Amino acid sequence: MLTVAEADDLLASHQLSLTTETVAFTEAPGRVLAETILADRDFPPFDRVAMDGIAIQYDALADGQTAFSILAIGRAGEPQQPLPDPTGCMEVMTGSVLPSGADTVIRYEDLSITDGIATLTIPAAEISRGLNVHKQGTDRRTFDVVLSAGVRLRPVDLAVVASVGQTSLSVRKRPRVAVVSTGDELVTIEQTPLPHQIRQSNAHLLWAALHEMGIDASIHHYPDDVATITSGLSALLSGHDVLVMTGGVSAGKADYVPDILAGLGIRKHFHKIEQRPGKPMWFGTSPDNQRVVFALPGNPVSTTLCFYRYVRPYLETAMGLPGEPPLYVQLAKPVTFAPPLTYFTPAHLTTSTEGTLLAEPLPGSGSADFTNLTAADAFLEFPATESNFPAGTVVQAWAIG
Ligand SMILES: Nc1nc2c(c(=O)[nH]1)N[C@H]1C(S)=C(S)[C@@H](COP(=O)(O)OP(=O)(O)OC[C@H]3O[C@@H](n4cnc5c(N)ncnc54)[C@H](O)[C@@H]3O)O[C@H]1N2
Ligand code: MOO
Repeated sequence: MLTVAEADDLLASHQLSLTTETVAFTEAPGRVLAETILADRDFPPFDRVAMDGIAIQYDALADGQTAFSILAIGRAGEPQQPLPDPTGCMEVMTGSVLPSGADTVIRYEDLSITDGIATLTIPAAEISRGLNVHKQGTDRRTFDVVLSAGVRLRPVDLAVVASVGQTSLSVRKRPRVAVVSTGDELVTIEQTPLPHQIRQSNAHLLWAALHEMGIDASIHHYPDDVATITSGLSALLSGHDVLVMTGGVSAGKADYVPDILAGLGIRKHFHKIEQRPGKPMWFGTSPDNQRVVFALPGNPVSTTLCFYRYVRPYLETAMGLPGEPPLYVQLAKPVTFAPPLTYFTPAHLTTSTEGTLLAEPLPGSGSADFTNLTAADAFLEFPATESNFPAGTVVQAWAIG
């Protein structure tokens, strides 16, 4: 058995690396950017009027002038015009190009306009040169970086990409993932289970969690039959980068998964971690690391913990993301856990009025009973080195969902 830290190290040293592909802008939301996006022009691209009002030459105001003849109008979308006379003004609209010869904009609210003359209604001292003008290039200069590789493209990022005119983008490929469950006791959601059967739930948890990451996984289920599982996995391994399996990895008579994977050439990097829940977790790869298999313990809480603690961070790294760091939270109640294992417990998180994240560990009756997880926001991680964690102790938490 290995420690949680050793499991993390083995996962990091067998990382799947995904290549890139080019997608149309409309396909880019949620994808991970694989290129650097540069400004194709200055931002703003011209001295831009920031308020509706009049554009003047500040020197005229400095010389004591407070009334200006309106000589023309400049609207957004029109080419730049010259200020016809440095002692006059032009009405200008937000987003228009500042007229050449003008350098300052006075808002309509600070003026009265009668018979084509705009007169200042506030003290001239409140107007400074350059007021209400966004100078060209103050946001970004041409060729400045506007977005770096490695971000998951959010709407705000795509707005920036659109503004530099990029219609297609280089993004990381998403892993092709298959979710695989095994077990004779499992029936589908639609079926009515017999007394000795239960409905499939882990595969749906895994599928939905992958879906939230932008990964479209397929779902497969096999009964506890070596030949069926072997041929099923063999076919899946040829068309997928990652298999996320659940069930069949502990010591039972029908726990065939580790041996079958070994027979299919998947090299085991670990089986069993000193943790509760999730102890029997198995991880292996093909010799060239191009195929990765996670076999998670079947108890639903164990599958959930192992996915969010190990599989999600692994896949985020594979997709070029920095990986969600764990949260640091303060215990609202004491927790005691005696065996020398890393202990994970589901918790509800709230924020205190001081801005601290507080964790309320949730009651549960072990790794098989998972309905309480609907109240959980995270799993708390308690290191194996301690047994008593008083209220107020700061621990790491792994968000779920
Ligand atoms: N002698 C030992 N027995 C067990 C050990 C051990 O070390 N020695 N480990 C225990 C631990 S810890 C866990 S966790 C479980 C994990 O067992 P498996 O991964 O082999 O999972 P199964 O036996 O197939 O199932 C366990 C449990 O979970 C239910 N299950 C499985 N798949 C699903 C699914 N897709 N949806 C919903 N529920 C599922 C299954 O019906 C069982 O109740 O082993 C302990 N035993
Ligand atoms: O993974 Mo097991 O939960 O420790 O029952």
